[in-house]
Amino acid sequence: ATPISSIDGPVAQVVGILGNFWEYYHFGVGVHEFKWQEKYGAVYRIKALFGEDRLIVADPKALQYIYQGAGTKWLKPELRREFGRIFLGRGIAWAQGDDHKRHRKILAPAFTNIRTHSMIPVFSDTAERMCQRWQEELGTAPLRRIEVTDLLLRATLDAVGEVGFHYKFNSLENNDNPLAKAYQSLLVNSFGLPSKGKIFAQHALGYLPVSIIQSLEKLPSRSLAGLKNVAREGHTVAMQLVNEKKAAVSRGGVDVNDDEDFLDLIVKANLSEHRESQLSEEELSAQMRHLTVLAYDDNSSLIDLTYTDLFLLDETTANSIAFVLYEISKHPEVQEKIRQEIVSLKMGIKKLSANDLELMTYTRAVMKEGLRLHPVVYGPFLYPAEDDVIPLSRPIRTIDGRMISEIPIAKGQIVHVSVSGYNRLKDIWGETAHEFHPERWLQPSEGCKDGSGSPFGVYSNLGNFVGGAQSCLGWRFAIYEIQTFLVHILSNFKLTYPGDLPRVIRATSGVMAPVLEGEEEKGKRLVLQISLI
Ligand code: HEM
Repeated sequence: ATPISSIDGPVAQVVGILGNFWEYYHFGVGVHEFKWQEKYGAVYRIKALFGEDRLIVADPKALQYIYQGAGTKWLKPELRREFGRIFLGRGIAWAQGDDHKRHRKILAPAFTNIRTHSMIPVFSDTAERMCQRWQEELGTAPLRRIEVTDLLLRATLDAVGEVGFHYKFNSLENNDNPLAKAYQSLLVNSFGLPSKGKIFAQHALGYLPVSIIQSLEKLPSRSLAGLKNVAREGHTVAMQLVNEKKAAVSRGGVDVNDDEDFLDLIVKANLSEHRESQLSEEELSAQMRHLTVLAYDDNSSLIDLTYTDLFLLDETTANSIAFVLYEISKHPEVQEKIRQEIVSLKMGIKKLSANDLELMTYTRAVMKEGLRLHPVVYGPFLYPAEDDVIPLSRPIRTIDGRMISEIPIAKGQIVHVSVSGYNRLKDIWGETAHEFHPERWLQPSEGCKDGSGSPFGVYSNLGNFVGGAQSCLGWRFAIYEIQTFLVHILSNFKLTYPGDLPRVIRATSGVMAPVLEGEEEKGKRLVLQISLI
């Protein structure tokens, strides 16, 4: 395959080695990207560091094709894998090729078989505990402005610990659990908009051989020490739980009909595999850590090592909830309609079930619309192991004027998957693609489509959880959790986005995070005005 230099794209705004990465990463997700998409279509070329060409792809057929081959024909860049390894160990986020298949074969059934009826009460309980904390902040005042992202993150960590392996982090109540503490020390790190130096430091590492990255890992760095501390504490807890669970399973002590957690299911699946395809204890521990961590980024020094799309779980769910809350805080009428659905629940929210959640069609539509506008995993990137040809659903015009409907691509060429762009493609979502219209999911129309017909996305044609061989295994989990939180929050509080506050910018952290315009240095924040119903 030939290089992609004939694909059209924007000229870099700043002269120098950063190329278009300055515009892409500094201004927030979508700020330049959406203009580029408008001008060049769903596939275009940008300049990375040192003048390197990168392809940005939002075309649905192309994305479906790439993710079908993810893990085998399309691979994660090494730097991304290395960070996954330092933080989480050799789990599924790190695995590639046959290893990835082996991990996924054992993990996937656990995600399908986990009983939703045991999951929803945990989400409900966690959401109520969080609402309790909001009420304490409100005190006797009729209304108050509160920062919501910190408690959301603690809540999602607590929920994944309990559903995943019956482990109580109690981080909402802030106890002294060493693992929760280690996480929290990471989580307080702020996520501003990256400076030129930081963009350079993060991405320049990608040009180094893995052996050098591995030796950098040994350097004394404050941020890296924090990461390793979480890894150490996580490993201790994980190994302890894996061993207890294995002993219980081999004694036959885990009741199949009882509320099995992920770990029960994974350990059982593993014991029933042939020896050679079983996961080792080390690998099991890594899966658990994958279940608990999520992305992490930091404004300081070497972790600058943390790559822009090293991501995991709690942060993705917590930030997704934050963005949905942000949208509805600007739409009181939407909150009212959700409350009408809550009021009509037969058993009330105390006994919320998966079935109830599925029947709340309006609330679901609101959640989907919030997710569509704000996909927190906005731009993962991969490269083909061999020369390949990417098919397109709509032809593009090359610089020399040819119309092409497939793009030959050389092995090793990095492609950025534009989830943020895909979720707003006018071909799929209509002219209102950039606007918040929950109704599109209930009564789609030409100008306000619901994505049906697109071949991409495991959930409702959204790009958020991608698709294919490396799609998010936790999407059902995440959807139930996000919706349960919405239901509990809105049955307790009215939310308003204060008119005098700055706009929310979507910072290009590991996982996209809200920051306030002009106050980026304060890091991840979403301030909402709350009052009791
Ligand atoms: C809103 C929340 C979430 C979002 C947006 C999200 C998104 C994603 C995306 C985009 C990927 C694929 C990344 C890539 O290939 O580059 C992924 C993978 C994965 N996710 Fe999620 N995720 C979320 C929550 C969760 C939760 C709660 C869990 C577990 C309980 C989970 C478990 C996984 C696993 C195990 C993988 C690896 C799959 C593989 O490599 O085969 N995710 N997620």
